[in-house]
Amino acid sequence: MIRRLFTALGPKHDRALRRLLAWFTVAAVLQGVAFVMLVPALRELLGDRPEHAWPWVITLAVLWLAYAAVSYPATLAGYGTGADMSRDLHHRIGDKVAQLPLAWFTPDRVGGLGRLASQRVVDIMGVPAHLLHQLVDTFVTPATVVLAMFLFDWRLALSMTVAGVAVALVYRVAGRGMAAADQEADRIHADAAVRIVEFARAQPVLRAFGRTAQGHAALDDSLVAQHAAGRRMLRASMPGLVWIAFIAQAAFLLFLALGTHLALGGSLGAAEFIALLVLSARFVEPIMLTSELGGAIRVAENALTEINELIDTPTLPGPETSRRPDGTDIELDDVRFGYHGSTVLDGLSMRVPQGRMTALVGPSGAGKTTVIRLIARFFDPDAGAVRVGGVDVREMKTEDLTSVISAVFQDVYLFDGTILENVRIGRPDATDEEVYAAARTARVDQITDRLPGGWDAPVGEGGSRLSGGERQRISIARALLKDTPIVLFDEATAALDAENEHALQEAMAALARDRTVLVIAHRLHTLREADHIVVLGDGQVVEEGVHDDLIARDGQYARFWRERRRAQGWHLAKPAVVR
Ligand SMILES: Nc1ncnc2c1ncn2[C@@H]1O[C@H](COP(=O)(O)OP(=O)(O)OP(=O)(O)O)[C@@H](O)[C@H]1O
Repeated sequence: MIRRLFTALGPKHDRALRRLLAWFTVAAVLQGVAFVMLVPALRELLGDRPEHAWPWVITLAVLWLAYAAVSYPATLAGYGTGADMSRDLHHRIGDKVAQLPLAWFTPDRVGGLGRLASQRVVDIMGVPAHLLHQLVDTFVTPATVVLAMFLFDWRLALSMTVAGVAVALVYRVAGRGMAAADQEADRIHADAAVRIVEFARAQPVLRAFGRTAQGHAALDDSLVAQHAAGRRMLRASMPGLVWIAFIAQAAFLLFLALGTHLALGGSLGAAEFIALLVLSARFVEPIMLTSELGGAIRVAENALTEINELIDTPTLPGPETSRRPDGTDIELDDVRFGYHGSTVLDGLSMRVPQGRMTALVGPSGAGKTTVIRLIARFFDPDAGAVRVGGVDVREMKTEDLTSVISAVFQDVYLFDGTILENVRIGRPDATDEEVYAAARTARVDQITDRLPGGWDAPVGEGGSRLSGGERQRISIARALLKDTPIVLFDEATAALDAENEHALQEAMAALARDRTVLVIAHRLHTLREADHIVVLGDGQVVEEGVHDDLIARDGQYARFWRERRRAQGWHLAKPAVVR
């Protein structure tokens, strides 16, 4: 356990942990020796000349004082090391999260990450703060007692050694089963936590479909699994706990019987007998604690395993030195890609010319969003290449790629801050004037005019106080502020009110000016404005060209256009009917 802790935390905490271990060992030895001093002290006290006990009593007092003097600063140092480790682990988790490929972030893993950064870090922090001290006490104090016992009575010392070995064996065998059950229970608890959050989030949908009474099958299943795992955990741990307690009590009885036998036989004095009983109690007590300690150790070990797994998760490979793109045109060359083995893009080749607006259209599920994700290198293709300015994105460092690309997605995430702070994320070192200018161009001023608090109005968690169109305008403002030569844009599919529709169009036009833009287009206006249109279907390009040519060809794009027009025409015709 201690070795694994050293490896997991890296060489940085090596010295602090070793120092702690040394302090706790010294304290435990002092404690063990102090207990053993009871033997001569009691022997003298109950002997013919009780005043001869004084030197032993004084030695005992000095040992206890020394124990306190070592133990107190060591305990404080333990807390300090725990706090340092927790800070370090948080940094390491944070750094890793920033490098993980976006494919890693499934809802389950994101749920687990919260627990990892909170509960699991606290579990590990407990190792230097409490566990190490207890662990050393549990093993070193009884070992000192046993060794010292050999000085007084080898028979009792031997019986203690046998009891110690028996407990260690039971602990080892029982521990394996418990560790497996613990890990399974942990996984199931984490799943239940994710399901509960999902259940809370899904309330609007569940209520809309009148499913509140029956609840949510996935949550029910995971709660049943949690209950079953709890029972399995109990079944796996009970025999071990009972055996350890049994052996510890049996050992005490054995010492008592052996001591009585020796005392009655005359080979053990009354004073030694009393002292040895005290020592036996001191020997048994930590053994009883081993079972409790075992649980805490396994929790910490599981926590270490989980954190190590996260830290060892492979990130997308990056080059030692980044190649500089020549220009900003984008090319997908015979790209194959699938999620979990199901093919989405099947040999897709397409170009997004520099300084132009290219619109991507196609049926739902055709892989349009996937194309954008591949260009932004959320994932790497299974085969083929994605190039920006002639350079494979895998040959560019992440920061170099993101410095030339901005992405505006439909599901824009806003941080729980003010509107101004959310726009500033586009370029944190921008001046206030630059932030306001970008925000005004994206017509964010219309939103701030309406909201109490203006620019300092809070957007709520995830941007919950703003509409979808408003959130996307803030995202466009971020992209304008970032001012990259390439913009990837997933246009909102949701029907927008007139104000949002108009403002978004203006914002997009500003963003598209002089930039290389790839837009997943849903609006007729965007399609008309596009310099080039690529139609996706069955994981490949089925048609491409300019709007008029594609309409004249009367293929898939022309059908798509007619359907869109019908849908929007209905929308536009409505006021005319009223009139
Ligand atoms: N993270 C994911 N894990 C598994 N499958 C996914 C994931 N993202 C997308 N898919 C699947 O890949 C296919 C292509 O999805 P994609 O979102 O790229 O399509 P799209 O053309 O953008 O669709 P839409 O217009 O409906 O947004 C779909 O079948 C989708 O279910």
